Amino acid sequence: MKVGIIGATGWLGSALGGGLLARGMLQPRDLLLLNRSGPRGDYHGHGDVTWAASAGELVAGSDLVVISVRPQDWPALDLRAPGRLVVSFMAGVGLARLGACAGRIVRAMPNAAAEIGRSYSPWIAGPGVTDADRAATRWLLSAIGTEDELGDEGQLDLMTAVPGSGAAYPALMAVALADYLCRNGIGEAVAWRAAEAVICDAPLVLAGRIDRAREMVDTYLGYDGTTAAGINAATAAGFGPSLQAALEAAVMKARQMDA
Ligand SMILES: NC(=O)C1=CN([C@@H]2O[C@H](COP(=O)(O)OP(=O)(O)OC[C@H]3O[C@@H](n4cnc5c(N)ncnc54)[C@H](O)[C@@H]3O)[C@@H](O)[C@H]2O)C=CC1
Ligand SMILES: O=C(O)[C@@H]1CCC=N1
Repeated sequence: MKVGIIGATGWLGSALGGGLLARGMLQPRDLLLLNRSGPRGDYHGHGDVTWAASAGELVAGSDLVVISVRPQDWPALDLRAPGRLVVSFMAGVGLARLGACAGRIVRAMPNAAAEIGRSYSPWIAGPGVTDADRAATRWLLSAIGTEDELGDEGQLDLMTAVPGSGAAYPALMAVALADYLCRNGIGEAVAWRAAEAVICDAPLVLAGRIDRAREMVDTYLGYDGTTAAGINAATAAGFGPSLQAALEAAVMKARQMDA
């Protein structure tokens, strides 16, 4: 299998290329790369990857083409990939528009944790995608984490808003937590350490059992203590609905981008 990545030195493209190489899933020479800034002597510790000079050259040498450019860069790419499996990471560029490249299209929605091999990447197959293509998609996405095939494209917009947002909402929460501590006299370094404890470390107790999150909230409420006071205040202030409004805005944006 020869894999071509367009946008190979961007956030997700680089994570995918790095994951494929680090896991030994591809020989470096079977990885074709295209970016805007040109070939690099070192790509994730390898000098013998193949740099394409154009999208046409990349497609010609690839069995599977990954599109990892920003949605606004898609029209200018003017990709033609007849007969190829094309896996797009782009948010808000639907199967109908992607069909212009004449490939067999899969849309996948990874997230920022791809760079540590922990993305959850739901995906949707377009018309003409074969069982072998589905297996190739699962194989590809295993380089950056886990995946699930979805039933229809509308579900991918929902996933763009939720797992696609990656670390965004936890980062927003970390900023709020650290700001609160700093405003109340805690030094910045300690404030960030405290925020990290809440955002990065404590949630690990839910790893592998996230479906018990509601039970976890109820456990805290059961103490009727400090955290229960906080949860109740957050609920009264619209914590859940404000997060859901954020998700709704992201879904609407994905739909508008594709209109
Ligand atoms: N970063 C994220 O957390 C997520 C990103 N996505 C999607 O993945 C795609 C890539 O996102 P990022 O990696 O974050 O963006 P990025 O901006 O880090 O990388 C995109 C790369 O594509 C390159 N590029 C643009 N036009 C090109 C062209 N014609 N030929 C070759 N290279 C070209 C850019 O120079 C850049 O290095 C986007 O479409 C985004 O919607 C999806 C889910 C999560
Ligand atoms: O914010 C964005 O547009 C990209 C796509 C999904 C997550 N990040």
